[in-house]
Amino acid sequence: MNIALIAHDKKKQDIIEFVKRNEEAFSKHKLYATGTTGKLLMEATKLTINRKKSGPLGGDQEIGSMVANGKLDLIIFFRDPLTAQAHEPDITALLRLCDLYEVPLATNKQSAELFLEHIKLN
Ligand SMILES: O=C(CO)COP(=O)(O)O
Repeated sequence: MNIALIAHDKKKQDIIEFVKRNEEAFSKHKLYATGTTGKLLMEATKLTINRKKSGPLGGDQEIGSMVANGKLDLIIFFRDPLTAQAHEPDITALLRLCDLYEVPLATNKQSAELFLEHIKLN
């Protein structure tokens, strides 16, 4: 599967912990990420991740373009619901495209855990 990993700043530690704990499962898939998330994940694991631009600099839009072109099967996006983001319109656009193209989108840890259990079984 082609999987995108994204996390807002206050959720970065959560996604690092989540991906490290499931590193073996993730290693079987092609991974993409927004810039800073991808950098931190590659530093924390042995995974190879195709990094896009940082979210505020257009990374969410790049991921959205992949969704629109049928290039992603799953997105794990640990959002921070308590902090306003300068690039909120880009984030909203990405979520909209996931709904439009019916790409599975986990926006919190528990949803991501469920998705991952499914992936491990397949
Ligand atoms: O802002 C983001 C998602 O909206 C994430 O971007 P970074 O991974 O570059 O921090």
